[in-house]
Amino acid sequence: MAEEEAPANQNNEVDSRPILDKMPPIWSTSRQEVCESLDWFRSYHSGVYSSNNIVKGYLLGGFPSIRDIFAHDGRIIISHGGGGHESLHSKDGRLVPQAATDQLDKDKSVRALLNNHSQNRPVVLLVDDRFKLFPYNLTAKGCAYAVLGFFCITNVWAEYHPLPNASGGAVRYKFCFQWCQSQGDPWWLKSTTKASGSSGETMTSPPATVNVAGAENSFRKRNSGTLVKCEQCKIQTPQVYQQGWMCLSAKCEAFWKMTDGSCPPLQLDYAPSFLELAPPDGFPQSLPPICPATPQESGSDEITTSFAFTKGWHCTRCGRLSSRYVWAFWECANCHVRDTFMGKALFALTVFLSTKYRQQVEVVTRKNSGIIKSHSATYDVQGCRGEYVKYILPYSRGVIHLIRGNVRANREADAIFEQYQREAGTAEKLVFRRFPLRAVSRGPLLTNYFSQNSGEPYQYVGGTDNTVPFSDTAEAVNNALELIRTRAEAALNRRPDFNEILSAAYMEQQKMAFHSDSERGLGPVVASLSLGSAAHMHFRPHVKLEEGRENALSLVLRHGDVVVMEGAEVQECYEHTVIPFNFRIAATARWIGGDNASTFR
Ligand SMILES: O=C(O)CCC(=O)C(=O)O
Repeated sequence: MAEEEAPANQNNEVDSRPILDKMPPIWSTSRQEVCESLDWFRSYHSGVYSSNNIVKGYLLGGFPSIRDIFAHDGRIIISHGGGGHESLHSKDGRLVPQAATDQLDKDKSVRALLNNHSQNRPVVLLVDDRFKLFPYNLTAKGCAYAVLGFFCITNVWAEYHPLPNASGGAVRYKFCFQWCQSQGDPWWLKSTTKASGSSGETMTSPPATVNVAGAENSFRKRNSGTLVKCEQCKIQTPQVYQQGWMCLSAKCEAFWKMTDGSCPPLQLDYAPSFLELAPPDGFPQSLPPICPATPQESGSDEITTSFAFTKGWHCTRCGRLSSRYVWAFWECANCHVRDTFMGKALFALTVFLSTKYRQQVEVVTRKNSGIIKSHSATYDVQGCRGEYVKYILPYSRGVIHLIRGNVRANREADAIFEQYQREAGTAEKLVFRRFPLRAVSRGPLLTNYFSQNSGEPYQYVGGTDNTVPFSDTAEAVNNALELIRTRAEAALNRRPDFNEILSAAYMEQQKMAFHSDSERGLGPVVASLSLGSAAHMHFRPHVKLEEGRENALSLVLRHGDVVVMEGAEVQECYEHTVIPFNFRIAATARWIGGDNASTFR
């Protein structure tokens, strides 16, 4: 089955399958590595990844459903997928169980799979280490996911599956995938040395969508076995099972009934003629590349912070897919081969002009949020005047100060932005990396952005692994800290104490998700400097307040702005997220005391 409904294997069963004698040509240890590196599969939750109504990738995981098979050494794989499974859904921050429902031919994944079938478009199949039908133990090789290769869907049909839901069962679509032989033999077969992969040629592109109104007629493909016309609906469907023919058209009254009107037995065997391999001439003879191209190959204007540069890469030496987890280069997380591509430092003005921030509403407070905006006031730092505004939170929960930069006051910010880029590029003192944010069931999940911490360890991102003492801190970071102190002092009328500063770097489309700075021992003032592209910063009430999950306050942070969150309750009562419009660097300073404070600064 497609991975979506895979129950976690929590019984730590011993995997007695044989161990592969070589690494898969494309593999990874986490879903994030797959989704960030492989254009054919970018879905974190569903087992079916489609784009423009065409399935690109299909992930086989967990325990097979009844009658799912891996036949002809995996040249034929029958699987059911496409949603409608019993699952847990997130609603208002809570997980709510949802019962299994019928799959319909208009459901997003089923419709896209039907489209691939009718257009004969190849799908990349992947397996995870829990997929019981794959004959090898992937875990022993350190693989959680492996790419099998290109397959075409040679048959699609609907069945009725008994399920423990209110109606006792549900309609499920089955898909018969056949290996595209133009790739050579499957890589997991011991007798061959040929790797699965691309022919390097580009496939001529059929139209992206077709009318799937006639999806019920999807049985007309090759390898249909014996076709039988239903007396009731007049639709021809193949005899899939040896025990006899039954109508496989889900909308027919005779659906899933044998010709004598009885229900088929639970135990069914595939008819041998149905499982015969379809002749190779019916398959695409040239296939598109399966391995991701590096951004260098796709050309560049030296802007190395664009979305293409956030992608992971495929190590041609060991086959591992790795997320881009270091700012300054790509590195294979397995064999540590590196690929470096230096870009040029961007000027703050260039980044600023490349974003459409002017069209954004500057600040929005939700009507019933209880937040009061004070009149703006001016600050004066070393002869440079700027403006600041206070947002006073209800029930004395604290104050959010927005200290605006401006062209004159920003000279230092401009220089710090360029200095950050230079120092991050050399990766000597300033090594921006993406750190595991929290443990998830399928390998580590790295933060969406790059960071380095200085001073006290910051447990939320990387702890001591991500922390350098102030004595080793890059110039850009020291200068950012000084600028934050000076601006915050101007707005607060006192000089705040900071012993920790987290520098975060965002490439295009990267962001920091909703969180609160709930570090143990956190001091009451958290202040951050924005550099480069503008960003949205949204605040929403914490789920425990039961004030709804809508944003209470939305700010547009621009280059040179400093935001100060003042008061411990700001973090207890609100979560915040930062969504940059493009390449941006931020430095956030805090005081971390109590148990978390260490002696090194
Ligand atoms: O301004 C930023 O980019 C994010 C700051 C932030 O939310 C944090 O470091 O916790």
